[in-house]
Amino acid sequence: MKARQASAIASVVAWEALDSRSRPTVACRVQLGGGAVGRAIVPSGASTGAHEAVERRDGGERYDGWGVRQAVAAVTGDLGPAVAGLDATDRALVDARLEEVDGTPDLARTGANAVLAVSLASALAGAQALGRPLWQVLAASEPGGAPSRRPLLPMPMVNIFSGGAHAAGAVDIQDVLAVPVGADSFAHALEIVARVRAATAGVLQRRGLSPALVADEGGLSAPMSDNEAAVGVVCEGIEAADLRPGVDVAVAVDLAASQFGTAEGRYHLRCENRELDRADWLARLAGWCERYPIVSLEDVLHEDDWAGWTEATSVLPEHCQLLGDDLFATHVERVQEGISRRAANAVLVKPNQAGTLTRAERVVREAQRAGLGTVVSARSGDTEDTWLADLSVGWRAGQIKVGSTMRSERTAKWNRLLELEHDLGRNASLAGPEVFGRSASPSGVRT
Ligand SMILES: C=C(OP(=O)(O)O)C(=O)O
Ligand SMILES: [Mg+2]
Repeated sequence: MKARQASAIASVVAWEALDSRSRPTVACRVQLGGGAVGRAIVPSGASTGAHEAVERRDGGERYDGWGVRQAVAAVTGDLGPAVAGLDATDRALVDARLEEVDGTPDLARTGANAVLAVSLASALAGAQALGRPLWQVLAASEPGGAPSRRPLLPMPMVNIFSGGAHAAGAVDIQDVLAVPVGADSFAHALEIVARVRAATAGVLQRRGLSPALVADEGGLSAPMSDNEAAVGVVCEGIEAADLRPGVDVAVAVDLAASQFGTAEGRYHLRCENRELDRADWLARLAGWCERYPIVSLEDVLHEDDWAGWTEATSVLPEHCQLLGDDLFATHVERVQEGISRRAANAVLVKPNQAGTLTRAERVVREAQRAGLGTVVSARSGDTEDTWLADLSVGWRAGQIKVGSTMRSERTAKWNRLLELEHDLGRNASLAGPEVFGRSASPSGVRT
């Protein structure tokens, strides 16, 4: 009885904070009867999928925080009082109550940003009450009682060059990322990508493309008239850093194709002044997979082109992970639909697309049960919070995508993973290239 009181939610407070684009977002602090405290600040995307839970915001255009103020008021007036007295160590209970109070499937009434703030802050407070880090609490509830398994540190995907909604449309595709598949530790993985970043900046400079433009997630950027050139420049950067493409470092690309494509299969490439149909677009991506050491392609097609995604999964090479972000929107029913249609073979997991930790965890479990890869991801407007790193380890996601190694809201997560690697020592291992699923060895590899 005493323990229950110690972990009961005693107070919930919320306020407006800034995200990394200096736009307002929701911050929340939950305090428990025994004094434990959890605090979370919610991130926000720019290339937002149509099927995400609905955040209450100003559409990204205004900075005055009006919409966020309403989300904050929803925490203070509705959600906080509703969870008061609940046991914060029971995540499912707290999250079910939050969903019930909101009352809409996409959390539009109170706002998914309001709901997630309370969900996360409660979970963090609950973990503190148990005297354990969040990752350990999450791992302990893995199905099959897996906590005796060695913790798995995720393979990072790190933004090197950006375009699309993250970089004022410098190219149409959104992000080209380095994946340090040859790393033997998490620290080594970050060292490798930091070298690639520096060398790629040098490549751009030598081409007279001084990378003055820094993208939302800290990637390099420069206007180009050819999308493939963005992939090529990162691969040159890998070689210029004296690393072996495909052996030390592979490449991932987030096409974010909903931003320039249609559900009917037309892809308008603004920087090339060209429009391709779906077949030509997929043929082009297949060519990239032959020429470059690509291990993962994200959002290759429009989010509502299910038939196209099934086709893409059969025509793009076996060794390449096909990752759904806007396609799945961290929604369990969309993941189930993808599984039944054989559309994509990996799921990007963004907690704010789901709205509660429990919903996001359900997506991870569903994907893992079906043998799909899972990539835990930050948003382009993120915060200094580090809970995402704990989610990646606690859920054994195997992969994480946080942005670059160059901005503090990003390094906060990398540094948390370095801390976990330090603390866990030999008890943890780094996920290897097998996390990309179908076959670990890409084409375009120089050994
Ligand atoms: C992180 C991403 O961007 P955003 O947060 O802008 O959706 C992404 O598309 O994977
Ligand atoms: Mg994406």
